[in-house]
Amino acid sequence: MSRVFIVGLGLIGASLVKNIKFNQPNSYIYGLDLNAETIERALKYNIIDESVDSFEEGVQKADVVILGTPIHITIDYINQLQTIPVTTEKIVTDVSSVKGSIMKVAKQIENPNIKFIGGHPMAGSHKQGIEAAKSHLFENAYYILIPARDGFESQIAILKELLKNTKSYFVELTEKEHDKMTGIVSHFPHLIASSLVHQARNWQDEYPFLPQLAAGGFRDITRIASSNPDLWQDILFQNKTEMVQFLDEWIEEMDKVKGLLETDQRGDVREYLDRAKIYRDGLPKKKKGALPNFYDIYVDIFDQPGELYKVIKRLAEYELNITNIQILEIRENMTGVLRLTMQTEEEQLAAMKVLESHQYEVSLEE
Ligand SMILES: NC(=O)c1ccc[n+]([C@@H]2O[C@H](COP(=O)([O-])OP(=O)(O)OC[C@H]3O[C@@H](n4cnc5c(N)ncnc54)[C@H](O)[C@@H]3O)[C@@H](O)[C@H]2O)c1
Ligand SMILES: O=C(O)C(=O)C[C@]1(C(=O)O)C=C[C@@H](O)C=C1
Repeated sequence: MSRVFIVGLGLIGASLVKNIKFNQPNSYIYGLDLNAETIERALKYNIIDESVDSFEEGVQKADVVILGTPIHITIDYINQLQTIPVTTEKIVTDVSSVKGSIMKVAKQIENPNIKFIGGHPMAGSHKQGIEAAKSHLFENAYYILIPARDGFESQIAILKELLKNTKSYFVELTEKEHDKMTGIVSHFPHLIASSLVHQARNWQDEYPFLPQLAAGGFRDITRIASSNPDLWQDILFQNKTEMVQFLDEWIEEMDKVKGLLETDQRGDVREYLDRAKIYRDGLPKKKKGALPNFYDIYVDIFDQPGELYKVIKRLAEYELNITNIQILEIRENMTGVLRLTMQTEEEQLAAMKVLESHQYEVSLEE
């Protein structure tokens, strides 16, 4: 039986243990959270089996400890491990978005019974808390692992086995590689998304209609600005050195682009956009959810009562089985996009044909 202790039952911590409990009935989960309501919910929804009263109690009772707390709190807990008498082997892991500061304290752990393996499931959302937790949140995501010392191969294998039903792809990196890469593709974009929102807010006084025009593009690029500010303040400061470097580079690049516009360098601006498009189009496609998204179709729909029903009815008439439906975006009284996931390529193409014959706009790409 795996005895797991989860500290911090928020979006990430609760999603992980939900996955473990759901897929491994043989596991027993102890939980600790600062928020009493969260613990109540975790017990009520069977996400944990038992709550503990202290960090030390949980560490003593479990074989695997998962730290799902905000980064600065996780650092405090790792420091506490130094003073807890641990006499049997414990695998300790975390989920923090920044790894340099975590691994620095983890490497100071002297007790040979504590095998610390830093972890970061590279998936999440702008939501927070146990209510937003999903057991399939990490499906098809990369899950970074960083052992604090050499020689933890067997413990890494145990951890991967425990987490195998997350269906993530495990990859080992150094903390430096991790913080540089996540800095550029996750943390820095967050700063830019927030700055775009501020810019819109600043212009709104002069143009009160502006928010109505903040439609698809603006919403796409700024979704992450709706994330939990406490979490992101923590991330930006934990990865401060990288953020300052990326900001310097970005300001320099924007200055160059500004120069190109001011001096009417149309060809260069076109090339700038072109090179970005080529790189963006070549990025690996995101696969999410319980099924691969290869068999998705995207249908433009109008915001009218019964519209969803009509689409489903058309497909049901041809016995086409939809395995997943998602409304990607809908603006009041306007069109939106529906993502339908079909089980096979034949069904995907057949569904497209059926809906097009009923004058729907359908595409295979978002
Ligand atoms: N949100 C994401 O997209 C995402 C993705 C991957 C990793 N992470 C990492 O996951 C960690 C948690 O983020 P989240 O999004 O789940 O946040 P969250 O706010 O949803 O959850 C944090 C939980 O920790 C609890 N907590 C706070 N202080 C505590 C303490 N002293 N003792 C015990 N519990 C305490 C809170 O009550 C809350 O339930 C962070 O380290 C973050 O970097 C976040
Ligand atoms: O999807 C989102 O909302 C996220 O911000 C998730 C995201 C990311 O940048 O991809 C953010 C931080 C985490 O450390 C890992 C994943």
